[in-house]
Amino acid sequence: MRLFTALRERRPSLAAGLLALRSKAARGQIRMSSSLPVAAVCQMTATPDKDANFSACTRLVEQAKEGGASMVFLPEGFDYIGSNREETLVLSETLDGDIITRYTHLARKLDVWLSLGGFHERGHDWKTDRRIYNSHIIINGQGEIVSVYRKGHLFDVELTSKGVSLRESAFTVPGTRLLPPVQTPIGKVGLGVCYDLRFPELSSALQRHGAEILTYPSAFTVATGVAHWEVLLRARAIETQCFVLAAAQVGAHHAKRTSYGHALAVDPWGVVIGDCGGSDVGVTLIQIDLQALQDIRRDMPVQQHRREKDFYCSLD
Ligand SMILES: O=C(O)CNC(=O)[C@H](CS)NC(=O)CCC(=O)C(=O)O
Repeated sequence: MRLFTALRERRPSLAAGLLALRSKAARGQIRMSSSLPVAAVCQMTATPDKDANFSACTRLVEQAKEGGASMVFLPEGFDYIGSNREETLVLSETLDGDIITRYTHLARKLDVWLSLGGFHERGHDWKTDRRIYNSHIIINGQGEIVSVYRKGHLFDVELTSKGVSLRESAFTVPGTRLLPPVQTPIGKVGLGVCYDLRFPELSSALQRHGAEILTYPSAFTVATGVAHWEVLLRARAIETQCFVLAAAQVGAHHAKRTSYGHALAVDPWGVVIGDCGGSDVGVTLIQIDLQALQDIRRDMPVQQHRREKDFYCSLD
């Protein structure tokens, strides 16, 4: 397991905080603020083994907490990645099942907030339709579930020439609504999941409703990740002037599926301030500077320049 130490400074107030560097900061070699909240963006390789996945995630969360994180982000499929449709359905649970209960205890024990992206949640009509939701759950430091967003855009994609063929709608039902951003110790967090990243209408709506941090827990394919991942995340950050945090799956889950990795943190100027790389399990720790976000929004007020009502619709 690695603690990634990407520290890129656009300016001191936006410095990505890395715990390994705290001693250097203490010696005055780097400027770091001790008052800014720390977020941890994780990268893992889930398999169909739920117990093994929970152990791996527990280690990441513990490591993040030791590093000072007040909120930890786990990727889509943190519970498991099934090797076929049937296995994916059989392994699914409800929100009050064993897996989420274990995470509520972990959050309470460590007094840390959790973003659990891409939980395979048995739907309301499971008994009749055997379908699940792809749910992004926020748990607070007391171990309470405070929000459950259900992925709105399903990944039904056939890129035969690139070896990508996934039909999420074969086992998943889409969510029906966006949720208001959640006030957390690191700021107001807007919820998406993976493929939702490709739809700027979603990020724009969350921003308009107060989001300061956008989150896209993901399990991107290698082919689409190489081509699109970083560009999309940075674009969403620049357009909305939000931090964008994207925990990710990396490596081989089973014989037929591999994920791109590069769990990323982007600041509201579009600078990558944390990157877990393309091969290892680990966590990147970053500081969330909301004053810097406010400064960017004040100096370049793009949201006030939007012409939702009179311009974009003028072609309709
Ligand atoms: O299947 C599971 O168990 C968990 N769900 C996923 O991994 C989902 C649906 S198949 N993956 C994506 O959305 C990839 C998107 C992507 O790669 C892109 O937008 O390019």
